[in-house]
Amino acid sequence: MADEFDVIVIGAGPAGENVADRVVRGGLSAAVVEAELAGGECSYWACVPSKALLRPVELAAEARRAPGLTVGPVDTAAVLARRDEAVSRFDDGGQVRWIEGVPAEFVRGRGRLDGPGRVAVDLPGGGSRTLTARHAVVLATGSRAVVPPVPGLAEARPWGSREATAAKAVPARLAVLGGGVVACEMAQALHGLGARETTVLVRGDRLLGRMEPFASALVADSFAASGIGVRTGAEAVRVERPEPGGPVTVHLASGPPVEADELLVATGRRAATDGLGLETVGLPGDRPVEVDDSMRAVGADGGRLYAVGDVNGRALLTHMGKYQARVCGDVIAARAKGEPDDLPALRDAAGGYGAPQVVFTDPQVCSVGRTEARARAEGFPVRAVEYDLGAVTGAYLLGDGYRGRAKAVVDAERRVLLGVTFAGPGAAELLHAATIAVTAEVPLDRLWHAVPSFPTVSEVWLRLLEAYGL
Ligand SMILES: Cc1cc2nc3c(=O)[nH]c(=O)nc-3n(C[C@H](O)[C@H](O)[C@H](O)COP(=O)(O)OP(=O)(O)OC[C@H]3O[C@@H](n4cnc5c(N)ncnc54)[C@H](O)[C@@H]3O)c2cc1C
Ligand SMILES: NC(=O)c1ccc[n+]([C@@H]2O[C@H](COP(=O)([O-])OP(=O)(O)OC[C@H]3O[C@@H](n4cnc5c(N)ncnc54)[C@H](O)[C@@H]3O)[C@@H](O)[C@H]2O)c1
Repeated sequence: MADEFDVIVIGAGPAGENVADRVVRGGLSAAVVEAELAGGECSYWACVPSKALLRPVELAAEARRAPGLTVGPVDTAAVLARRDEAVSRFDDGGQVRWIEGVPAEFVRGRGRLDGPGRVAVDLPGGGSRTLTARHAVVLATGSRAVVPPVPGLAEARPWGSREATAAKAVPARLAVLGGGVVACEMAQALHGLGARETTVLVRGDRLLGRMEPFASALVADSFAASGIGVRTGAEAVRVERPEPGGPVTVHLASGPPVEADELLVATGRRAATDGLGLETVGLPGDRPVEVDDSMRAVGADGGRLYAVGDVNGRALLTHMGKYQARVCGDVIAARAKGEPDDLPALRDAAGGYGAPQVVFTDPQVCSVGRTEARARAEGFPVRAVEYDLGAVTGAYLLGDGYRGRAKAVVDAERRVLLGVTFAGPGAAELLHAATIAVTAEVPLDRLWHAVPSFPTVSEVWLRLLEAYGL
């Protein structure tokens, strides 16, 4: 088996797979090294299972808002079975075949850098193999959940996102540590699937602290209405679990402790750089791999190291990792062939605008670009307008008591959008129009002529522009 390739990719998550695809399209050969399952975190323990669990819960909430429909309880066993199908029962045969069809060589094993252009792979059955890259090594190793150093927490063996998304049964009493995206999505999914007492422990003063405050408030209202408890300013100081797998108690800096049957820790992620041999190319191993806009690692010996996806810390989102992968694969191919490597498509421009993101709670929270606070902090001449989504006819028709809100953050001098946030049931599909408007910097006076159809929720675009004064 040849051990020399044009490009070696470590990690076969969504980012790594797409790098291999692009470099091969560009005429190069590639090997992809994967320690666990081809498809990565996203396919088995993150995006795919979490959305499979959330969808019936969301749909039931939507159906309950539609007059004339009677909705029974969600069949948890059926939802868990569908989730198992969605993750291919942890069989990555389909993904491996996809990689081999690229065609790229799939190498099962744990890869680590062994100096510039060299990757040592520890093979599953023992032994190792050393691969060499003629043009580039790409790190696409993703991220790992962080467990904060709260006394007793690690010993209590709490759930992380992997255990929550792969749950075989739903705990009756669930405590969730963290108030970010994983905490909100999984609290709502597991509550909707049968956790009768769900408490989210938020260290800060609101859920989804990086989103516009009105979005946090709408999610908090929805949680309250469905019986999910939220405690803000909740700093965990000690965790006790006398019996493995038994009840767990979270003691807080103030207020009564919370007892639950399971504790989910969702307090963020860190780049998966452990044991990756970054020191062999002159880079620190204790932080995300810093890259330039062509995804090339800054300061790596030899200048042939790249990093895409969660491991570079730019945007911990599958679609952004895949975008970076397209940039990276194409730039590597261009450099290998001595072609111009500075064309617009060969740089990450999207990240600079502020990545689009959908939080799949009910209501969904969708944002792109900058929040008002961030735009002001960055010194833009900001004017922001908001509109009640529930007052749009298209939203009203979706069901009784539809609640939502939209906000546009405008650069008042250039009259272009700096950011847009929608919070409302079913708002996810509104986001791409906003992404186009923000990324293309469409002037408001031009947007005025993009007429939304009646009666769709998109009519909120017209209302936002009117609120701005058009
Ligand atoms: C619960 C949850 C839900 C999420 N939902 C969404 C969502 O709805 N939408 C969204 O956009 N994002 C979502 N995310 C984020 C998304 O999962 C990540 O941004 C995405 O998986 C990153 O892709 P990646 O390819 O960089 O890394 P990963 O998907 O983590 O893949 C990295 C791969 O590298 C392998 N690897 C690591 N080290 C080595 C090594 N030394 N040798 C060989 N292989 C190695 C790993 O086994 C893994 O297969 C979610 C995250 C979580 C935790
Ligand atoms: N739908 C989606 O797009 C989606 C879904 C899930 C995850 N993700 C991605 O995965 C990444 C990880 O998600 P996450 O929710 O784990 O991280 P996050 O950064 O979104 O949220 C972490 C939360 O934990 C809190 N926290 C941090 N340290 C703490 C501590 N010691 N004690 C108590 N609370 C603490 C933070 O204040 C924050 O509320 C995110 O960056 C997100 O982009 C995306």
